[in-house]
Amino acid sequence: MQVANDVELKGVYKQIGRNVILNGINLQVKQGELLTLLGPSGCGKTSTLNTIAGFLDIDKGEVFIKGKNVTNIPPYKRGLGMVFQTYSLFPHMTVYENLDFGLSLRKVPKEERRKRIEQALELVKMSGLEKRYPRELSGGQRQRVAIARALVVQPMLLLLDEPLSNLDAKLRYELRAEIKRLQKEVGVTTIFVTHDQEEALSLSDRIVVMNKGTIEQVGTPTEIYEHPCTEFVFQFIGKSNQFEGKVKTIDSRMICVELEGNTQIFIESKNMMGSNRSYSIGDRVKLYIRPEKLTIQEQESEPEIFYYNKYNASIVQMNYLGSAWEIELLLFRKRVQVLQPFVKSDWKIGAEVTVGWNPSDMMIVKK
Ligand SMILES: Nc1ncnc2c1ncn2[C@@H]1O[C@H](COP(=O)(O)OP(=O)(O)OP(=O)(O)O)[C@@H](O)[C@H]1O
Repeated sequence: MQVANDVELKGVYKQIGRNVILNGINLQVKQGELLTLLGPSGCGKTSTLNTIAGFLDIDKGEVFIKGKNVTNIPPYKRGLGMVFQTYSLFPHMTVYENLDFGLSLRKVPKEERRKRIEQALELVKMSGLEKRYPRELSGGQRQRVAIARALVVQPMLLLLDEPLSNLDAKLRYELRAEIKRLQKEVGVTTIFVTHDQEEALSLSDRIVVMNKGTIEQVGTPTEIYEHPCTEFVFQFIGKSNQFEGKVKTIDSRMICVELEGNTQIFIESKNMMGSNRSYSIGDRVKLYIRPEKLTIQEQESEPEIFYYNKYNASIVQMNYLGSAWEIELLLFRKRVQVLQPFVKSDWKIGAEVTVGWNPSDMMIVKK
């Protein structure tokens, strides 16, 4: 069954002065999904959200909400709930009055309003605090109320612009899990802006990675992390080690790349990134691999795990991170990061080890 799109952006273009801030954005948001817009500062996340909300006047393109062209419809007629980074509650109103505001504007009958406010506060675990003023609430509590206020009007879409960025790490983590839970409970199509990759990976049904006013990739968190389409996505979404070399052989399954010093590395051919994917022998390429995809073994000591890529290296640094060890190796005369869940007693700085990885875990892009 095909899921309907709740939002569709077609060829959205916006220029302010000489700065092109949205450069041909095409995007579909499915009914009921939680979609995040992820990317570095200034890439156009907020501008995309504001285009959907109707706060940004676009130069070209169209915006559809629930199949209706809303490009020229003002924000207050688009049926949206919004939560911003800074607490946007009315300071002179109590929690109850903050939630009641939008309902009374919509002329919802009084009894119905009371019921909906109670339900919304229960949903965000704020029951009992109706009479408090925003100044009497913690940052996390204020954002809960802001979310309840956005939801109480039963919006067609919920738009959240970095709602957790002013909170401390622990609170961010807690509220993130709650947003995920309540979004599924309510089922409202949600668009969430963040520049935090971990937040995007843990929250989203799908992630849109943006760069310089364009969309680099749209995919599920695992697609984005495991199969990035471009070098930008690979580097933005996690840690990476990089090597450079020349294509030595190539077939439909495997590419062999030769590094300086005649070292050969194998990469699966399907792991090509970037727009130019026609490779020839002699092409200069960059190779990428994430630290957790590398495995350290002691030299000649334990039963072999079969890897196509297996090399001698030496340990130059060991950092304990609590949940894992970050080990730096000297490999092909470069410092390379490896993330291991444990260390063996004879892994010490200066120790010689073997490091291996699977060709399916390495990505390749043309230089
Ligand atoms: N009113 C404006 N006038 C001029 N330039 C603007 C205006 N609004 C946004 N921009 C520019 O448009 C680009 C995109 O801004 P936008 O706020 O959409 O980015 P963002 O990805 O949300 O960034 P951040 O994570 O820092 O909020 C930036 O280069 C920004 O400087």
